[in-house]
Amino acid sequence: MPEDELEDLPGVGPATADKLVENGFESYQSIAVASPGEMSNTADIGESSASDIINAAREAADVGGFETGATVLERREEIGKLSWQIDEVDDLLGGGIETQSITEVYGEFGSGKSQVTHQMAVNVQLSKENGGLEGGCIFVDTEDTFRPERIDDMVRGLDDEILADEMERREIEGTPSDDEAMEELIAAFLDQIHVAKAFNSNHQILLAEKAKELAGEHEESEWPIRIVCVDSLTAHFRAEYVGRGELAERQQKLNKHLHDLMRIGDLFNTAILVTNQVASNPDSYFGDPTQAIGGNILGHASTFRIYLRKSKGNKRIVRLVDAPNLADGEAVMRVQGEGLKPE
Ligand SMILES: Nc1ncnc2c1ncn2[C@@H]1O[C@H](COP(=O)(O)OP(=O)(O)OP(=O)(O)O)[C@@H](O)[C@H]1O
Repeated sequence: MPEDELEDLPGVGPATADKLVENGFESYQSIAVASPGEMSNTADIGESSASDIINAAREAADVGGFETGATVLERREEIGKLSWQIDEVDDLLGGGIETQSITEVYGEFGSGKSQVTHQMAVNVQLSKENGGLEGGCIFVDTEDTFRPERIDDMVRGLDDEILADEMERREIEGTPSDDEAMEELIAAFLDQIHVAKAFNSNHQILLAEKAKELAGEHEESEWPIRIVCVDSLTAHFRAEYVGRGELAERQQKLNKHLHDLMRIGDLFNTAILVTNQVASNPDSYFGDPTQAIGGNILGHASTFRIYLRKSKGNKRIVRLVDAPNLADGEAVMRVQGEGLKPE
């Protein structure tokens, strides 16, 4: 029981241990990386007690230490790249969406952010030879945007060769032109997408913790979780914390949530894909209408930032913004009935 372990920390009795666990501080590691202000606010513990608890956890957990370049390299060698199945976009991203990273897709309404998350829930399942990661998807749906019908469309929209490969891998008898075999294949794809609706921001934070458990349970299975999509990352936070005075609290919660997501990425070699709106009202204090909501914290946490912009008809401009080791640039794709396609 995590509560019992936490009680070994000086100054932590049963009641405090309960408060810590309830608020997501379940291990020495999660406490060690918290700030006193964050812990004090979220777990209702005095700031100086929080500071003592954090220091004790840091000693006990031996975190904040250094690791050798070789260890970092070893972990980085495991990084997988998830193809969009669009060469121009893959080239822009240096191969695709990376595991062990947060990728943020932002843009105005209708720019195709949800379409990207659906497409990746399909693509992640493909074989590595076909640009996938041979894994499943956790989909945290905050705006009721998940549509199994779109998954159906997108599976049908895959190349025939890929469909034939997938049928073979999943031991489905038949060919892509065979209706029954296609139905079976689509059901198999849907089976590897684990969807949960988040009703508010606290629920969303809780679901990220559940996602970690689920990813742990699947780690050694035939279908490990290779992507966690959060669509939308910011909508609930934006709706619930409206005043300027609440901005700091909102950022703190969002920060914790992003840390939880990043942790899943690191622990299970999973890609984290989050969507974010741009401010639609230039008068609002959210500022520049082409800036993503969430401010600096999100800007720093997401290692890849992609700005989606509507162009003519179903054309969309995919812009890479501030990526480490990659040149900023743009690619073009189309959002079609069968999914995301090259221009
Ligand atoms: N079945 C479909 N066939 C063709 N195009 C579709 C289909 N479904 C969605 N689209 C396209 O996707 C667009 C909506 O994209 P999406 O819902 O991903 O936007 P979003 O960026 O998530 O928007 P919001 O911020 O409002 O959630 C539509 O405008 C349409 O162009």
